[in-house]
Amino acid sequence: MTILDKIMDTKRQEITAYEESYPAIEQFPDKPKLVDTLRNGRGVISEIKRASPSKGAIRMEVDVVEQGLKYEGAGAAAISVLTDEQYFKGSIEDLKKVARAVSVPVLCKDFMVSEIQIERAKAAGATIILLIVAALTDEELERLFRYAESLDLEILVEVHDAEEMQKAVALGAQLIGVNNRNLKTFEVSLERTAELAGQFPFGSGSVLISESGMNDTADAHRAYELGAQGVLVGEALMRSEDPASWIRRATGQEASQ
Ligand SMILES: O=P(O)(O)OC[C@@H](O)[C@@H](O)c1c[nH]c2ccccc12
Repeated sequence: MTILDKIMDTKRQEITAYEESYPAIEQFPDKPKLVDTLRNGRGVISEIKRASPSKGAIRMEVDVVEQGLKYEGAGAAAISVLTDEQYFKGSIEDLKKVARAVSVPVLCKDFMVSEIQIERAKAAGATIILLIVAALTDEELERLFRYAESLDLEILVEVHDAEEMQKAVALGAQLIGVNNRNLKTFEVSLERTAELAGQFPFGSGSVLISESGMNDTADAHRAYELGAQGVLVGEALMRSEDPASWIRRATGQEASQ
């Protein structure tokens, strides 16, 4: 036996011990791609949102697993979980609990500025992350986008105006979300979606999502008519006594009164 053989034998033993002590990467239930779900029809990305800076407390004491299962049972296209602690009173634990319980795509709703957050989202079971164009430099946006792609995550790119829409399209984003809420004034209007749908490359395979300010299912229907294949709904579902019915009425599985 040469010295190299000896060293390699020892190394294999060391590595076996190391592998045993290494924390296992948690396996979560398999989830489809949101872009595929939305290409096949209108969907509701249903959000778990305890509080927000514009509204304060919404439902601080929510049981996130129970809420997530209600969303999934009603046919939600995906579940969005706020993980920002300071302003939205969410947590990565909330996300993990939901990702363990459901088999629909899970969006880590947070303000991403670093690769570490993206890794953390993935390790907690997220299958989608959010990148907000208005919050990032072009270089950061491109870098974080490519990084998330390399981890096989889907990326929802959030835009507020035509220039941001162009950046999202240029990146090759498959999921583009128009936020109807102006982040500076908090003013909400579906007009944002109406305006920016005109800049969206329908037919390219990417899907348009209308985010925020859906007070009732009629707003969701309006967004779909404007060309959105998905709507992202938080507060209305969190305040609803029957969020499952809300989702079914929005997607036409149940008649609206
Ligand atoms: O509660 P609403 O108005 O239905 O909005 C949901 C969602 O669109 C909103 O929470 C949101 C959209 N983009 C964000 C970025 C960060 C935090 C939150 C958001």
